[in-house]
Amino acid sequence: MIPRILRHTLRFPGRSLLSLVMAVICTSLVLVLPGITMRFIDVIIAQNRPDLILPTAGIGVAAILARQLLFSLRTFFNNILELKLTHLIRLELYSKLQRLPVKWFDVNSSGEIMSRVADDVPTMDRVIVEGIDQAFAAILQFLIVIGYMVWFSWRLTLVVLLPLPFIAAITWWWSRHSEKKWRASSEASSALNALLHDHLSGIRQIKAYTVEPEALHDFGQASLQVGEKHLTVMRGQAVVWPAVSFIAESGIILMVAFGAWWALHGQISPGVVISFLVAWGFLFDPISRINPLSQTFSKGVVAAKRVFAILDMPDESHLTEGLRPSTIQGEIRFEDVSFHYSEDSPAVSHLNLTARPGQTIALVGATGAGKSTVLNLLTRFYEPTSGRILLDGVPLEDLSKEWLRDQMGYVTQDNFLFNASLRENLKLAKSDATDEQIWSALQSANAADFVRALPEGLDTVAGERGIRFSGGEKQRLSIARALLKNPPLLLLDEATSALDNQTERMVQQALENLRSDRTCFVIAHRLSTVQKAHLICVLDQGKLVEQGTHQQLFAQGGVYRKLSEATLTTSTTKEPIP
Ligand SMILES: Nc1ncnc2c1ncn2[C@@H]1O[C@H](COP(=O)(O)OP(=O)(O)OP(=O)(O)O)[C@@H](O)[C@H]1O
Repeated sequence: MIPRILRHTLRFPGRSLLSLVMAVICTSLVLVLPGITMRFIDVIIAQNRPDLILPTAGIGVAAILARQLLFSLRTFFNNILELKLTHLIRLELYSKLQRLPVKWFDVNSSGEIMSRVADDVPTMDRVIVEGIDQAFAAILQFLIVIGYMVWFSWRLTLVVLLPLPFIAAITWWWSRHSEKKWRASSEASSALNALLHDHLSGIRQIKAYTVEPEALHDFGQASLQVGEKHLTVMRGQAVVWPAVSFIAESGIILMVAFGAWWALHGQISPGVVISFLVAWGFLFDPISRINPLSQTFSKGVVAAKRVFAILDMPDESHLTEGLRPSTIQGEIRFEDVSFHYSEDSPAVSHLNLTARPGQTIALVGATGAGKSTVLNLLTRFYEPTSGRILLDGVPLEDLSKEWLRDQMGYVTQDNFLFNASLRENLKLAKSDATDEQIWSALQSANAADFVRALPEGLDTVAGERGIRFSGGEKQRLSIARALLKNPPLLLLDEATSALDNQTERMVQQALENLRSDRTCFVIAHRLSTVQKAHLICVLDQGKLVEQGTHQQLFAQGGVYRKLSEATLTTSTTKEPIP
């Protein structure tokens, strides 16, 4: 995993190399301090050379200054490298999310995905920056100092290195052991994010059902879980790192004891012992960094696995590749189409139906009958389990999904608006639309009057999920958006919410404007829509049980008649059933 993370640095070879070179120079300068200490003791003091004090001290100060200046530059460059990498990987991840099939989002919560994009990417990138800046520098510093020590006394170096195998064994064991704990901690954080996202989206439901105490309790439990999982890691750290420091620091006593013994016997100079004491700090400085570095690496590996798990997902198939016919008539045929969301009973079963160009097909049926699923199959958000759907005689699977969706206007039941201005929301359908075209679409959707009355007009921000607008207003804005796109195929999920008579009439008029001259599939809840449809398809548990015109089906006295008497008559239009 670490090599895969580090490979990302190859995207910025110049910057990564610069970072590496600065780390090498900066690290090499650590030898100046033990070097001049030895010179002070063995040359200046031992040979009584006061003339050398000033130049030696000057060299020392200059080297320390250069090291700190380089360190500051390194920090600056590394932060830029980290920002660039985080930005690039976030973009990749976001672009991947756009290419994943809708069914992937059925099983992955928004809060969890948000935590991967917002938290896991920077956590993973810390491995890259700290990997170069600190881990590499630490290894280099360790080797340079060991080289220096061996040069002056290999025997004393062996004594210094005595605690190392123990430290390496403990560190290796802990880094393996802690990965599982970090993963559990990260998953608990994601679960907390997912819950928070869910609660914020449903804040009105929480207030309406006065379940604030229960929601707070659930949130508290999730938050406790985060704390507990984090604590299991911290508990381990609290034992492991003091143990490592104890072993490492005991080494100093050992080194000074052996150094003093050999100096007394004239085998090494006192300057060498003192210089080893100074160098020891630089040798064990990398070891003291093992703790934060191993935390960064363990967390980074866990985060990287979660990020790569998304990046490695296969793209939605046929998104861009496939046929892109230049003209479209609008005939849609379902040939023995079945679809299962899971192993359970099919959501759509052996559906056969034909919509001729320009026809309006009304889908009616009890809740859960499979109406939205039919639209989801048309948009290819899901693929039929068996059978096929044809557009102008061409199977949908031969067409590019991007092209197909471009031919469609989809007015969903929730009439989703983004938290952006009305102009931006409408321009989703046609990015180059002029204000004149936008107003004309609003006019046809019977939305122009209320938008004109807003103090900020088209610049009014819709609020999260379009909260700033009423159900009827959002519906008309969604219709205006579809009108602006002017697509040859229209999928319309009529909202069931009861609108007042006047709004209902306005929405109906807008819908009629939208439906004219294009093939249209409507999930119909209004009597007026059903009556004007060319064909009504009645679905029951995924099966097409009746089809015909309103008069035919009503006269038949079957499921449709029962349904229309039970549901469609409750429409606020109060139209009589013939
Ligand atoms: N994403 C999904 N994952 C699993 N099952 C689903 C999913 N969406 C719908 N279903 C199931 O498929 C069946 C048909 O659902 P569908 O949404 O098509 O019904 P519908 O007729 O549009 O209902 P409604 O009028 O209530 O919107 C239902 O049993 C539903 O629970």
